[in-house]
Amino acid sequence: MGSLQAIRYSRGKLEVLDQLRLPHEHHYDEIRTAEEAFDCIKSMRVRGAPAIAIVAALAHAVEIANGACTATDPEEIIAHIDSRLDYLKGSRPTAVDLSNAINVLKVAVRAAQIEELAHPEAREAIFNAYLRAAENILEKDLENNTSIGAHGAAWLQQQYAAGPDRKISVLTHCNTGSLATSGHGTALGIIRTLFQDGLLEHAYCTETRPYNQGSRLTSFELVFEGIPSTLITDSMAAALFNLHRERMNIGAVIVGADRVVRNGDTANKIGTYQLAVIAKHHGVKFVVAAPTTSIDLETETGAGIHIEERKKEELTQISGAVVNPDGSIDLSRTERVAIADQRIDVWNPAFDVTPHELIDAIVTEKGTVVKGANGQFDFSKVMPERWARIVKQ
Ligand SMILES: CSC[C@H]1O[C@H](OP(=O)(O)O)[C@H](O)[C@@H]1O
Repeated sequence: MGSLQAIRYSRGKLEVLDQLRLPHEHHYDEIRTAEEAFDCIKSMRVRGAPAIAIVAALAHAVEIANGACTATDPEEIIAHIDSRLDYLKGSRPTAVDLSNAINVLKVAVRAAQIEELAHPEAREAIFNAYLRAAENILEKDLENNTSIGAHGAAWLQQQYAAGPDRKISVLTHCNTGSLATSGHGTALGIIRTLFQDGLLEHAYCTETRPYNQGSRLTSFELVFEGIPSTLITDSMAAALFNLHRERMNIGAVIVGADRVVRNGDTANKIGTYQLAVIAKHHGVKFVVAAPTTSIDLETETGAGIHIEERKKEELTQISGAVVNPDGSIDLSRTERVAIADQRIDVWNPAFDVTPHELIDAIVTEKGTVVKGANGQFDFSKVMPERWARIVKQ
């Protein structure tokens, strides 16, 4: 098996690794339309804030490359693109990368329209502008993640004066690796870089109930990469931190983000907030890894974040591969089983919001942002243009 790749793309063809079948099966679905992308995202066959945005952008790129838009008038073409993108935006509401990507794509096609308006080639120019912008989102994401890995590892190294004789152990939650992005990952990207630089003692990952992105995906990536690692249930984190000063040497909790708002409040996988609370209690640094595409400066505080609620069966049922009596796993047989009374009422928010007070650093591709003397995060250095626009308003 080569490197883990959630998304395979060449112009006109998009394939997405079905993450619901992992770690048992490595199967790619071809995505030909926005409807197929919507279903793939909604059912979480692809998930992770950056990966969702990339799949949505490229799904419409595939439609365009394969001639699905028959409109000829530039206004109609733009309206068609807008409506396909607006439809895709509804697939998962909390992660901001998707709406940020959609804004970028809309701006790109409008710029082409203005330039080419009176030109006979306007139609092609708009399509090409869309394709270039969508493909750029894919390429940029990998670059961003590599930079996040480098900035995050450097910040932690500095905090702990880490070196080959003084390595750091970390805990992560959910899946933020190659499977959640175009490659390398965000929080898991920092862990990967620490490991590559010889600075990682051990990585702990939580199971991440109810959807088990930690046990199904992160543990798979950690094992795949040969990173020294241990899986715990979400409920074991406090006990692990309790042991950390004496034996575990946990330097940091590193998580990803689905949306970081202007004051630094961060929406991430349910369970993140409780990790931040217990990290603070135990003096463990709490680090958020987020590309600037996951930062939403328009929303002032976490109170403005819409939290996606998901179906009750994610708690009351579970699927997995069948374990044979001899302990081997039958990869050809996956089963869904009930693990609770099916009549029980369920509350299933997919995300929670960690208040900025509990966050020590937000690592972006442009650098690491820490709070100033006023206790506030200031994103002006990493997002100067967007910050200036907001401040002016
Ligand atoms: C770098 S991906 C961020 C992110 O994606 C996760 O959510 P989901 O599996 O529901 O798509 C999670 O909250 C992560 O931290």
